[in-house]
Amino acid sequence: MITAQQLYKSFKTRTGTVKAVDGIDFTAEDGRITGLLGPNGAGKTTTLRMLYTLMKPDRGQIRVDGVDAVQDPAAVRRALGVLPDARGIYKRLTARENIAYFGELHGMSKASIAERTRELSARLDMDDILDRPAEGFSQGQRTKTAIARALVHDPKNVILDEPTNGLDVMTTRAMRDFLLHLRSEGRCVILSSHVMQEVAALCDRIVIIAGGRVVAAGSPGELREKFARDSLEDAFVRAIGSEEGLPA
Ligand SMILES: Nc1ncnc2c1ncn2[C@@H]1O[C@H](COP(=O)(O)OP(=O)(O)OP(=O)(O)O)[C@@H](O)[C@H]1O
Repeated sequence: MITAQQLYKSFKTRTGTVKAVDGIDFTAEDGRITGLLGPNGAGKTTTLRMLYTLMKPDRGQIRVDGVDAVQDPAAVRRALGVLPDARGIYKRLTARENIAYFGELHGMSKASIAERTRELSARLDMDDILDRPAEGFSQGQRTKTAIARALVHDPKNVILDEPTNGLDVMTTRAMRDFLLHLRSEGRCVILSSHVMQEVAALCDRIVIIAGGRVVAAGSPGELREKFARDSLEDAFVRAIGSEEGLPA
């Protein structure tokens, strides 16, 4: 389980201070997919970066399975699988080597790395690319490799920044099935997206973020009710006050 309490993060830029995250609270439960939904620049990536200990919040608290992310970032990282916004796979290594490298960093034995790679490759349908160097991989192939690598140590909590960004329809569907599978294993899954349909199709709980704040949160059904409209699309537009994030 992941909880964020009163998170704040600002950046100083040449033209002034940007309040990227301005008091965000939410809880992501185990066995649930929680979606952070918001337009470009809403503060999703900054929030996720704080959750996975890449950045320290200016204020506020993050707990992963009860462990404070600022006080014990190493323990938190062990409990997390992360698909960062920059996928960052090593091009000179094959997909299998990319996965194994992370497994070794987590102190796994060769045998358990091999076994876990076999499982994840079957789930992600990537047997055909496992032994190819990542140089030249398509976006979908890079994403699959990065996800397999993130999950090699079997983390209880999974954080994915825009997991279906740039994927075609078939690969997006396969990715959704994969995320539902992670949920069925009882993991806590958090993903970000700026596409309303994406989170509506997948998430048990949606946290709508705009301007660094949570403007609404609930299940897709609760959000529809809250905004007393028929579609989640309308609820989203009302919550963020614009039509960003909807297909043209
Ligand atoms: N390192 C940084 N330095 C300065 N400003 C930053 C930095 N990181 C983020 N920001 C600013 O903080 C705000 C929130 O950015 P963030 O990347 O968290 O948004 P996002 O919701 O993930 O957007 P997108 O959907 O476009 O990825 C933006 O105004 C962004 O320009």
